[in-house]
Amino acid sequence: MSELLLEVNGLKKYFPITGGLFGRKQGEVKAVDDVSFYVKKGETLGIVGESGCGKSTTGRLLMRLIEASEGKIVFEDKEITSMSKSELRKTRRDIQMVFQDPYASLNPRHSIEQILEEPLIVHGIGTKEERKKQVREMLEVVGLSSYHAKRYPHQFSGGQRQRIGIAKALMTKPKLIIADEPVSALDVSIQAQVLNLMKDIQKEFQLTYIFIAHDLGVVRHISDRVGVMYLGRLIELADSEQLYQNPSHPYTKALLSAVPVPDPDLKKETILIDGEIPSPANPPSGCAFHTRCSQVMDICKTTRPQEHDLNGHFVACHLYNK
Ligand SMILES: Nc1ncnc2c1ncn2[C@@H]1O[C@H](COP(=O)(O)OP(=O)(O)OP(=O)(O)O)[C@@H](O)[C@H]1O
Repeated sequence: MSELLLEVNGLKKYFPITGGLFGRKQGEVKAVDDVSFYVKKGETLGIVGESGCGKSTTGRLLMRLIEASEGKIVFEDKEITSMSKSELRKTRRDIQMVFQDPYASLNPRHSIEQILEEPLIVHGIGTKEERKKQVREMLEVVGLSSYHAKRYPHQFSGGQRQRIGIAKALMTKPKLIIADEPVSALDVSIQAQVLNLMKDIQKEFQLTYIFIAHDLGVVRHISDRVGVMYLGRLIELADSEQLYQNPSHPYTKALLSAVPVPDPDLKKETILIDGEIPSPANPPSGCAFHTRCSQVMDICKTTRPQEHDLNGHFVACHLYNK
């Protein structure tokens, strides 16, 4: 976990504000303002912050979907910011993005098979036979069976569509995945399933993640280190537990204090979901939401495990009752 995969130095993106009769430039939005950080191979770096603080712009800059105003992005010793288009195309095989709304990357007129095959065609990977085989295998990896291959995006639930979005990102066997709010649009129980899937495939495919989200509980669950953005600046970056337990920046403190904590007078019960009983000896590592038990409570009351394809993970661990 010590080798560097990505280094970002002095990254800036200023968008012009135009207006008036002739659309003249009237000012600029400092969407990303002098941001520097690094990402080590195999780790998950979370990026959090309120809406409009520059998280998504940072993600898009790293992929060079938009051009930086200033700064340097180096991926595996290659400078992305100064690459030619053909070099960039090659590098994009190693860096993929997962979006909040999978529709952003799933063509509604294409079958799942066509959608998953497309990145392989773009990068000239495999014969037709090999590509079809890879598509079927990848559907299994993300917990969908290969008979889904002939169906279309609208025929899937939100959670299934996000699994397809993840499968598409994985097709080229990337090294880095930039996940921009990948679970924000999903129900809490489905969020846990998708997060667990992302954790499982991280080991299997030796992936490095940049995980962008506004939900602090979700980011804590998945990240090794977390960076906090505010008004385009990265104001604090630390190991996940250190940041959550001992934040140093006043803004981070304020952000964390806004996260609801369970009422200490509530009586705690352990609940069993899908065969595993959490205990101090068997801590709830598979539970994405034990930091937000008040929300989990509703799911626990209504979720019957056999109705969900949980792949051996439980979605929640404690039920609180007065
Ligand atoms: N194409 C653009 N033109 C002008 N301003 C933009 C553009 N894209 C983003 N911005 C502005 O840059 C700032 C940062 O936007 P960004 O989408 O990165 O924020 P964010 O933290 O991802 O927010 P959210 O969580 O709501 O997605 C915002 O003020 C936004 O209005």
